[in-house]
Amino acid sequence: MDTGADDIERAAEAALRPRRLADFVGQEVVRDQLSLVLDAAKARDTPPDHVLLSGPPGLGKTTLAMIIAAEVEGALRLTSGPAIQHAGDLAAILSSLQDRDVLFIDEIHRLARPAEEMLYLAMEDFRVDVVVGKGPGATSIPLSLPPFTVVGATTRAGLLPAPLRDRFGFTGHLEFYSPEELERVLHRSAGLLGATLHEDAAHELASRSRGTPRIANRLLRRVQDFAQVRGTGVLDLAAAHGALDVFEVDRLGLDRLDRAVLHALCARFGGGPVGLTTLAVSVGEEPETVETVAEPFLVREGLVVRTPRGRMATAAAYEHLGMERPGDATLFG
Ligand SMILES: Nc1ncnc2c1ncn2[C@@H]1O[C@H](COP(=O)(O)OP(=O)(O)OP(=O)(O)O)[C@@H](O)[C@H]1O
Ligand SMILES: [Mg+2]
Repeated sequence: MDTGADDIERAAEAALRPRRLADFVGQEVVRDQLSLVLDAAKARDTPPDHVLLSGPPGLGKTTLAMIIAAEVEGALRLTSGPAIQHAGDLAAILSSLQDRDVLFIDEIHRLARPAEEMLYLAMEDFRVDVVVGKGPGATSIPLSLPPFTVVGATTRAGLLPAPLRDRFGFTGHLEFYSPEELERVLHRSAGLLGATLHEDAAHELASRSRGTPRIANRLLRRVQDFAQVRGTGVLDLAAAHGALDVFEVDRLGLDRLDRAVLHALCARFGGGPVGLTTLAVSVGEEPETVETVAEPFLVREGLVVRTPRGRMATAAAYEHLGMERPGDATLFG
């Protein structure tokens, strides 16, 4: 579903993206590791090793890929696992790479197997075999590639086959942000939007953003809307509360999907254990969406636990929904 609203959303996101590592808030560990990798490459005057970035949506994978390209002063080439239907598509991209290009492959866990194999040859030996012709007459011409860097992003590092994972010299795991870090993101973004964000409003928004800068920035824009249309124009606590109410963001920052998952788990499946697919179907979503978008934060907040037999709701989940918890028998059954 590609709508105008999506484009507006993307443009708004792009405007708030930090361009340099120094502007990238939080993620101390990954930032430190990455700056070491980049500085070492600079010192050696070689392109940096291939980088894999993993973590839930909206934590800064694409942003970091762009920062890497900016820091190495290479051109950024963007593609994604689903966009590469055939190995030939990847061959075309690879054979057009220039010295020091950064090839960003989003959702790299969704690459087709033949493309995956071609990619790890290219990553290791800087070589690609271009097949010319079809059928028995087809010949494969080895083509050597200039030094380049692959930056892969995935919400599911566990799904990457080991041979591909091993070709990355560095893997950065992005973690959810602390409320303090999100406050910094919010103040920075407000500055870029030319607005002044009150401290208490920033504090409130940070605690309702599910540890995710993308969500923090979205809420900020909704607060700006609210302040403009129904408030005093100032991004104060009243505007923050007003927007949070209108957009149904609850005390923990859970949105509609999070609450639907939690509610189904507690009400329909008696707290579980229930399989991911069953749970996803009951809220009308793809299992991958539930697993990558809603679940990581629910698990981190201690509302849901993953067990070998499926997902289970915790006592905190019932409490959050204001529901009676079923008898202990279901929990230990
Ligand atoms: N560390 C950060 N500091 C400031 N802003 C950030 C940071 N990380 C992310 N953002 C903001 O959050 C938005 C989303 O980040 P980004 O697109 O990089 O997420 P992602 O991890 O690629 O998500 P997805 O998995 O959905 O592709 C960006 O527009 C950026 O403005
Ligand atoms: Mg991204």
